Amino acid sequence: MGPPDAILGVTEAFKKDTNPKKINLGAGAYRDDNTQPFVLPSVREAENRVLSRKLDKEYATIIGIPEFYNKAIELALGKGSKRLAAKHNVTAQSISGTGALRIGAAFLAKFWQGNREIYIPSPSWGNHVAIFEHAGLPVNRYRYYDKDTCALDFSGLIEDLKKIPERSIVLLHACAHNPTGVDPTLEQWREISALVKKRNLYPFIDMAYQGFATGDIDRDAQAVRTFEADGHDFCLAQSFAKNMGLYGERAGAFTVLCSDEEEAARVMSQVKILIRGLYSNPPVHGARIAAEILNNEDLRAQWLKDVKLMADRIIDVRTKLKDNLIKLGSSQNWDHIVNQIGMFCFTGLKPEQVQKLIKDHSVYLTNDGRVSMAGVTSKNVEYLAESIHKVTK
Ligand SMILES: Cc1ncc(COP(=O)(O)O)c(CNOCC(=O)O)c1O
Repeated sequence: MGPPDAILGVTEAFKKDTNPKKINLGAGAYRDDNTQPFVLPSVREAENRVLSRKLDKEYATIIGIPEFYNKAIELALGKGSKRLAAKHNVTAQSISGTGALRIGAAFLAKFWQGNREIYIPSPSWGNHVAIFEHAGLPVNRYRYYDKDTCALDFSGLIEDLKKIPERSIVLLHACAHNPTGVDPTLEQWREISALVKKRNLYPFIDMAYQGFATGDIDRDAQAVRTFEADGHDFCLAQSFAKNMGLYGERAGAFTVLCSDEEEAARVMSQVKILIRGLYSNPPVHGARIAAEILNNEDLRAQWLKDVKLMADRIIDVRTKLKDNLIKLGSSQNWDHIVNQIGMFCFTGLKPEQVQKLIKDHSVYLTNDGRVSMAGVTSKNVEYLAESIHKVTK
């Protein structure tokens, strides 16, 4: 019998709890202030327009729906991208962000001529290891998080990037790092980019939260655009699960940014062969909804409002949680709750404190102390603060 998934297992345990005050801070899916899933108004409207066209259900191409994947990569790199204009990108629709990472893992496992290891941050999204190891790419780590400050271990990160073998693959979270919520500043991204270049490392950028971190689509893409501006070739995984709330529709995109159009043609031919052997072609409905939004100014404008509303609610409950802990007289430093960004807060709670929160207070979170801030609302934030205070004082 295999172990339950560390993240999804939390929700299973939460569902069994009968305490009316229970709080689910496990799964990384947005919830509104009534802890309900949120279908963005722009998504509802886009879906209505798609359905009104009574489209057929034929297969998409191996690389998906062009109106979707062409707009997805433009969202990431920006309309003014020189590399896009030069057609250096190989972009395919993927089965959400996980699927994009998996195509990239298969591609690099088969064709990467450099050091055949991928270095991911410590900690990283729980599923990264399985995705790359299933593809036959050994996974190693670089330092990322300083548990004493609950912030970036920038010197450790730089030291490790200086040490790992040249031409290794390096996985970078573009924004809203999962599980820590800790992102490099733009200045630090510039230093990372320069060092990656100097050490001949190959970036694989995972952008699962564009717009969801700060509420600003362009600001959240600054790391990706810095790497493009610095002339890197790289792989990019995009997810529209969070920023469009298309979780179960599985809309994402995978890109290889190549050195020229000729290389892009060869890479595209191999990406198609890999996708064909993995799942043939992607689901159409979610991509049609996302394409409707990305290709129509009115829906795009509504979407930018919707994604900012989600980001702002998360930022608001971060402030409320910290303020309540201070009001309770907590002697701990809780600045990281508001300094971290995106869906998650890495609280610094120890496993024994997490277990007490679950058992004594029916507050559910992963054992590493990661809190999905989307589970925090204006109604449960006081109870949550009291519970955290009780297990940390
Ligand atoms: C960094 C990162 N990359 C990629 C993905 C892939 O997401 P998807 O395949 O749904 O697009 C995710 C989704 N995380 O899921 C929520 C959680 O950790 O509880 C992610 O966080």
